[in-house]
Amino acid sequence: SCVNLLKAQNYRRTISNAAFPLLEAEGTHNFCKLSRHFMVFRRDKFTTMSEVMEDKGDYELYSPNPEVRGMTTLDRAAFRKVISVPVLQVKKEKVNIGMFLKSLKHRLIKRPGLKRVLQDQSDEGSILVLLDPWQILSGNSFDESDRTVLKQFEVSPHVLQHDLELTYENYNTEEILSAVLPEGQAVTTAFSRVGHICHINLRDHQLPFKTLIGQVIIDKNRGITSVVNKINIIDSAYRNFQMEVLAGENNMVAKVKENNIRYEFDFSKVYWNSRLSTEHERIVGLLKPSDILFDVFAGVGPFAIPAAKKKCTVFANDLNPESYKWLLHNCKLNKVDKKIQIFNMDGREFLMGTVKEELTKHLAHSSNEEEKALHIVMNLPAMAVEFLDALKQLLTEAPGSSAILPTVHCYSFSKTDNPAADVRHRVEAVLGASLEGHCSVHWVRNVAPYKELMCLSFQVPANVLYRNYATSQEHSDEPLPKRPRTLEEFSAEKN
Ligand SMILES: C[S@@+](CC[C@H](N)C(=O)[O-])C[C@H]1O[C@@H](n2cnc3c(N)ncnc32)[C@H](O)[C@@H]1O
Repeated sequence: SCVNLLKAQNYRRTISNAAFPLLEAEGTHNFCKLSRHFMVFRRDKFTTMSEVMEDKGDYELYSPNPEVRGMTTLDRAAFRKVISVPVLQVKKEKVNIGMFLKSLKHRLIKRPGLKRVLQDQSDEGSILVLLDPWQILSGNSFDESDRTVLKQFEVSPHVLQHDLELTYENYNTEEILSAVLPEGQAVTTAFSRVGHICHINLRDHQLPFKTLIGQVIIDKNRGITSVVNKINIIDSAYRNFQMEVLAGENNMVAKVKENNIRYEFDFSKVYWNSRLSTEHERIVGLLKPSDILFDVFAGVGPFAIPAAKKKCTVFANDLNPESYKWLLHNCKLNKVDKKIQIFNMDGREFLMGTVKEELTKHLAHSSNEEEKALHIVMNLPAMAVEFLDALKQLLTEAPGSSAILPTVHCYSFSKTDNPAADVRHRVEAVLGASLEGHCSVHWVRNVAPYKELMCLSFQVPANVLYRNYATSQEHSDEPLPKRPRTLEEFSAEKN
């Protein structure tokens, strides 16, 4: 976005906050075209970027005191500062203040935690309406429609100046941190929230300020009572982070709601990613009540529990004993413990044990009365593809006449220019079969520069899943079982 572009170019400190909504509104394309002759609407006129940059006093209007730079222990009182702001004097008795503020709201001061109306100390019968100093310099700053409003409410357009005390409460996180951290360096990294926990990835230059950063985030974000820094990228087998509590409580048991389902878990010991909620919803949306779901890398249950809520039969597995513990907890929490069987084993063992048994049961004896689709979800993107060989020749008994072969949803990262083709080719290489025309690839999200998370969905080909499938079809004296139906055929028949 434009804002990131500006940050990257270190312009962040030299342009006013008022400029940012405008930048965002322009869009990247226009911004690139305009960047050299960039115009900012500020203080009742359009100015060029270079003018903004020269006018130091102006952009510092809302900057905290320079003395806070380098502070490592948060001293909230050091942010007190008095600035001069434009005000209108309004007679209390004559004017419906609520209506007046509503009509002039785009001209009013905008600061976190700041009242827009103050008692006029020099006149008991009046109040002062605080105006936006970026827009209003004098009475001449009002445009036609403002003047109509002022006239309608019989308020004089005469603009007075008022000394206003700004405190720590009136700055946002970014303003505080850019005032405190070394000049010209990145201020914050994006932070994610899991229940009451905020987790961030601090860079080296931010580490001396880590406690302060944590405290500011807690102060400025209602509901966050703990801030943790990830100290490694996810590289543990269980995909959880190592983390250090920077500020707030040590309690890492998070309570979250995703797609209307409650989950509780120890965030320091299991995997959870709030950015996957749409993907969880997408997969569960593919299931019909009475379908069977095998969740090979289930975590604390974000596929398994909503699927069980949808009345699917679910077999969910995770190798991490902590995930297993919280999965069980969440099944009870959401009252689906009767619909889910949970396992704590390696994914391969799960595929070759429980999944094999259940597939044998459902595929060999399936009849038209019990048309259940079988889905296998494998969300362990760094490694799931390598587990697929467990499906090769997994079954021996030929499929029943109306059997629908299972559909696998296998997640994988890709760092190539063509992630969809890359993932498909890698899966085909492991299966030793082409999936051309029998699979779909879904782009889930970008996880890092040039690293995409993809989901390949495919129906396991019969000659992959069954031992001697082709041979048994050729040499059997028995009448040939019908070719197992594809999911598309199955859905078409049902409709
Ligand atoms: C990326 S997480 C996905 C969790 C959950 N399905 C979700 O969407 O949030 C992968 C999960 O696989 C588990 N895991 C890692 N290696 C495993 C293995 N060999 N067998 C089974 N589970 C494994 C981890 O503990 C983790 O919970």
